[in-house]
Amino acid sequence: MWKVAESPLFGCCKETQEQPEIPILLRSSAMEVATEQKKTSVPVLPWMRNPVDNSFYEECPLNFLPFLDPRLEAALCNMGITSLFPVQVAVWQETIGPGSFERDICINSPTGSGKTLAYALPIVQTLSTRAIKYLRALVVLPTRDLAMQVKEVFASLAPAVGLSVGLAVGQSSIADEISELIKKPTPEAGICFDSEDFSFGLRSSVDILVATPGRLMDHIYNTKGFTLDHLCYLVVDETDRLLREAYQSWLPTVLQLAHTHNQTLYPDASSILSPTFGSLKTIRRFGVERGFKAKPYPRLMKMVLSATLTQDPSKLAQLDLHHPLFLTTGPRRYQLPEQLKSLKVICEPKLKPLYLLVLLETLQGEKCIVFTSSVESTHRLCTLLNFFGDRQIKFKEYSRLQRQTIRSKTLRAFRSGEIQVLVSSDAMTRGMDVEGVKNVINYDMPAYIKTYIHRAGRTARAGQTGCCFTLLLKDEVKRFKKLLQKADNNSCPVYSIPSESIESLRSLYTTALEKLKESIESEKHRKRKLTKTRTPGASLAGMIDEQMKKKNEALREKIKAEEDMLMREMERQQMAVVDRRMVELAMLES
Ligand SMILES: Nc1ncnc2c1ncn2[C@@H]1O[C@H](COP(=O)(O)OP(=O)(O)OP(=O)(O)O)[C@@H](O)[C@H]1O
Repeated sequence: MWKVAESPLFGCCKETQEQPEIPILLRSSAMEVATEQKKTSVPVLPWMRNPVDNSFYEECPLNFLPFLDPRLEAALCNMGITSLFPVQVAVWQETIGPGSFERDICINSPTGSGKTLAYALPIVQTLSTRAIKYLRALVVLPTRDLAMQVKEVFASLAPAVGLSVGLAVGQSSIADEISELIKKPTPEAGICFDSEDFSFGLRSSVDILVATPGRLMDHIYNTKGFTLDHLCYLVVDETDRLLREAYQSWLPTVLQLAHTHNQTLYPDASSILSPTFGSLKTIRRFGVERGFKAKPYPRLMKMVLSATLTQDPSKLAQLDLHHPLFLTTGPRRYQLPEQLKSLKVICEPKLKPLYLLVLLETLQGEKCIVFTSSVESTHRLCTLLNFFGDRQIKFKEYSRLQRQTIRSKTLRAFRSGEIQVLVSSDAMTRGMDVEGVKNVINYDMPAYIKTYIHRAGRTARAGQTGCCFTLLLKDEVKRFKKLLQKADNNSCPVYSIPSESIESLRSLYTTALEKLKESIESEKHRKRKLTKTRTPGASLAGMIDEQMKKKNEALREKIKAEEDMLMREMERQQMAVVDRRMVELAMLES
């Protein structure tokens, strides 16, 4: 049941007490229980000790959701969404509801719980009232496929309220991407353009940008007119993965660029900036945030998310979070989807591929992802499976070894059901959302619980049921049990594979192994030949790379010098204000 309630979790926060009365959607259960349960875990940072538990929220039908723009309600209905999931309601409350985007939000919520819409919907709703088009929201994701998937979610919502969404992932050429992201000025009578300043009049064509860090940095450093000056929202999805890999220091760069240019605060200072990042300068409102003295308001609002959010203070510090609010689901640090069933298959050594094959046949062509421990074993396993002749199940490899175009094609075929089994390495599948994946198979046991969670999370999404099978050798069983206990999962029954089925495949297996050996040999041979013929080209690519690096380095230095200048100017102006006040005070006193 929905009811209007006051959240005890905010009882102690001054700024919330000052909020106007807005209905808060809470489940009728006592919220204190959540806080009590949380005390059993020992989060590292103080703000992680009292999280808001999403599981105390209930799904909310769209027509009960306060302040939802009717145009977005219609767009959601077109997407087949009629109610919001608990994590989405919780985030809505903290952004559009009484929370009013006042705190940065950290979300640790299980795979498939709907985190994408949890941030996409409030951002689109808030930006729907914007008057001028600027790049105001940036969503960063670790892989291209994931970024493309998230862009689709934004693209289903944003046009309904007149917003545009861009993608910067390196899927198309940089020139094509630039023409999508930056609008050139249309010459108007009486307006002269300075031919020296190429960025004059260039404007963002998009309000929201979904990007991977690498391509984002390319645009920051090289694209005229690309600016983060107006950025209001930064989403770091799959945070733990993105923080683990520094990707050319993308995070400090983004934070710095989004913070430094603030025209309204210090209008004169901006005039000293040359148009390195284009001609657009920040126009942010200024005020003093309630309860947080001397903080510009609104600041750059951040949302960070993962199903396995890091608790490492040094990593979280990189995000420079402002008064963060921690949203979790349930009392445990690691949580598997409720409808997920974990099963183990005990295999005889050297016969694992046969166990896999029989298991896949038992699953009768249901959509399935098979995970291996590396890109090489993904390739070998997939090649081997295809040497077992026509088995009526179509397997395809999906790994970083392949070109993006091939990967995207495979993913499309998997989504459409043209292929039933994707053999994949870990790196590629975090966050991937493919409808109808009924099973996940760990061909190689994952080494970490986080890996298990992300792999298993490709099934049992959005409240659906799903199974995660793990193929184990006898000496791995104990280790696996310990691993699952980290997610409080003590129930992982054995799934038996009849030994007759294994025996019936033995002769085919011998032939398939021989073919695999031959195929790997010929691949090695081909690669050696290619390396020889490509050497001149490769060195040319190396030279271009080197030149790009130098160019980026020079630009970075230029930016740094400009920022230093800006800081000095800001300090000078602050001192001037203080001096003026002192004089005024002195005059008053006299
Ligand atoms: N309110 C909703 N009603 C119905 N389906 C929804 C709703 N919200 C999201 N979904 C669907 O749930 C699925 C999972 O959503 P999403 O990909 O956002 O999960 P996630 O929490 O980001 O998972 P992961 O941690 O694996 O990235 C998607 O197919 C999405 O379309």
